Amino acid sequence: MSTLIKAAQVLQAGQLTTQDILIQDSRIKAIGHNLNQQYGAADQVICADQHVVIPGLVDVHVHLREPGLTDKETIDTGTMAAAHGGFTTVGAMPNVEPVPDTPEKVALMVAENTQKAHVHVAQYASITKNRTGDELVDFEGVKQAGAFAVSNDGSGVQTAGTMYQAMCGAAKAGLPLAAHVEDESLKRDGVMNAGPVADKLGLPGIPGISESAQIARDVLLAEASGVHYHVCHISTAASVRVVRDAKRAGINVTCEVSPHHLLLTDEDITMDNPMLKMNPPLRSPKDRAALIAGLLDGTIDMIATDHAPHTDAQKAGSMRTAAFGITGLETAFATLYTALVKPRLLTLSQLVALMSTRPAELFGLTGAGQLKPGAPADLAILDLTHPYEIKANQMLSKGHNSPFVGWQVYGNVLMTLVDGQVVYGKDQHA
Ligand SMILES: NC(=O)N[C@@H](CC(=O)O)C(=O)O
Ligand SMILES: [Zn+2]
Ligand SMILES: [Zn+2]
Repeated sequence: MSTLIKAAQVLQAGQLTTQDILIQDSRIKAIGHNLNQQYGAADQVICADQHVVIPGLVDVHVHLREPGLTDKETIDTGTMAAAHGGFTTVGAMPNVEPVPDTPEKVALMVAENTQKAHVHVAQYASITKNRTGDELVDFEGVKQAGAFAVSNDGSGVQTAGTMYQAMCGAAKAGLPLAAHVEDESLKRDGVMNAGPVADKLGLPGIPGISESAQIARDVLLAEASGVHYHVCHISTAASVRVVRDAKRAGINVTCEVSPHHLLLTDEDITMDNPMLKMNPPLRSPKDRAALIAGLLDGTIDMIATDHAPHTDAQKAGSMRTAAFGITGLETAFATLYTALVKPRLLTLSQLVALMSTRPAELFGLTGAGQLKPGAPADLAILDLTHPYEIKANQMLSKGHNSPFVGWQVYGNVLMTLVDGQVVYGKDQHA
């Protein structure tokens, strides 16, 4: 089966040029002009109509909620949401029930992902048994079973001894360790960023040091253990500074930032609003500025959505009781393109590197994040010229808990291909 994508603006080496893309079975065969002269007529032709083609996006931080929490999301709906957002590879976090904390449970999830997903799914195993204890998983075993990394996302690893032993085990197995950093002795029972806005609203605050102090501990443990230590959803200026210093010292640390921490601050919380409740919380404008500076100077390696769907009931009522988390897969590219690329804070090429090439490289997701002959035909076709409104009823995720509903944005995903197959097409789904 061959597919020819005609008249695409292809993003390669930082440049957009009009070319055709020939796909043979699951891979890109050639990129150039008049490809049918050289290769003959394709079985299927897609006219890109001068729209932009990028390598499929890669998100290393997604909650698919299956098994066990399928009222919030399933592998089916979560990976359709991914395809709708232009993502072709996602990393599935282990805060599901049961937690993938044994080779057997990981193998089962990998098999389910392969069977049910519409995009590639890289599976996390947990770091410790049941994700919160101190007993370590069998790192070699979960790697053999197909885990690409380990994480206790949802909770921090509380004791240094457990974290150090985990890092040594993960390093030996060659698994990156992705840390949700949160010191429970410092976080108290907050529901939003600690500071003047929380005080004004009378809501309990989560201090920034509950994140940054644990990162400071962890980078030293990472240095001693030699693990690839990855910080999930970095959110404060102090955290960025600690990671920057650690990188300068030659420590093998990477980090991700979520779109909402780049786009919103606690000052956007003008009333008790559960749609703006997530962990880590929206921080101050100073923190947001430091995150953008960190992106620009390379301290922050990638953008990851932390797509965290919940039911409407779980996100209703007060921030005091609602669940932490917002969805992100279907809004990430367009909101970031509109807020960062249009005003020229970042180039399109930089945004695509942060959302595709870099995460694929740093997590060893072979084949992902590339748009070149020989690579898997994982790509997205984008309309960058016509604005549209983000609407809850157009989301393919089960979760509608997005603060970006109602935003006017550019960067609509028209079509997403995985392994050469169209998995999302605007005309079929919208
Ligand atoms: N980010 C969140 O607010 N929630 C996540 C957990 C997490 O990423 O820590 C979730 O699983 O709902
Ligand atoms: Zn987390
Ligand atoms: Zn998460």
